Amino acid sequence: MSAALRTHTLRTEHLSMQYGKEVTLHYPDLSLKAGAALAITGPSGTGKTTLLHLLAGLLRPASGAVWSGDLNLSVASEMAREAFRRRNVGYVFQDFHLMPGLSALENVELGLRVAGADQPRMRAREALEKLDLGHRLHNRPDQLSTGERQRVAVARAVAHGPGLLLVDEPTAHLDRGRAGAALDLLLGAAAELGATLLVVTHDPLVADALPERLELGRLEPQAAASKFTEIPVLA
Ligand SMILES: Nc1ncnc2c1ncn2[C@@H]1O[C@H](COP(=O)(O)OP(=O)(O)OP(=O)(O)O)[C@@H](O)[C@H]1O
Repeated sequence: MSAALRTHTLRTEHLSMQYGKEVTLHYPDLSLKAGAALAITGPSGTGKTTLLHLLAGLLRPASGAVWSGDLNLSVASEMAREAFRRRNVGYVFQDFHLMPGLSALENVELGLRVAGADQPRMRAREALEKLDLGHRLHNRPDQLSTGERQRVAVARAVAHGPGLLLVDEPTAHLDRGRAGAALDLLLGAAAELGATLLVVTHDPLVADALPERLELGRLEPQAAASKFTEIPVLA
């Protein structure tokens, strides 16, 4: 892993998002050091998924800034934001977003190609084998169980060695046994990469297992802007 990724930090300042005229979301300021692990909780509609999208550079905020190291994603060019996402972000979507016509191996390989990684096929195989999917490499998503699909999505998110791992509702589709396994998988992957991990969750099992928590609520803009959350590096 490069030094740049190990020193990856993420900060937000006065961040807000607007959807049309009706929805305005204000976020408390965040400061996350490399290796921090944060659960994002709160009632439905408070903007948890939107926050992940803002931090990934998938959305531009209505106001405020998202800093990744020295890069201000809020004002960076589309090209710079895309390069940032490809190299530095691993994103596990709630419904996985796997390509239905591709095998598990091809899904992970595609992610690596997009990230510009060397030897994408070999690395995809290694990532899947590490997650005990060596026997399912050539199966398509519709031939896999929910837990297996999730492991493919995690393999795709971590295979290129991102410094920032963003995960949306990792246990939403899983029974308790599988939920525990999914959680261990994410914590293990983040620790191995030294990545900053942010997990949106309604699940107390997940929220309680992460060292830090950001609870989003319907904060007034002033109150939101004045809250500052300093997240320490994990020991
Ligand atoms: N593309 C969009 N267009 C318009 N409104 C949107 C869009 N995406 C999200 N919203 C609105 O923004 C608010 C926050 O949505 P978001 O999905 O971020 O919340 P959430 O906390 O993740 O919700 P949940 O827990 O139900 O997944 C909601 O009121 C939602 O309806």
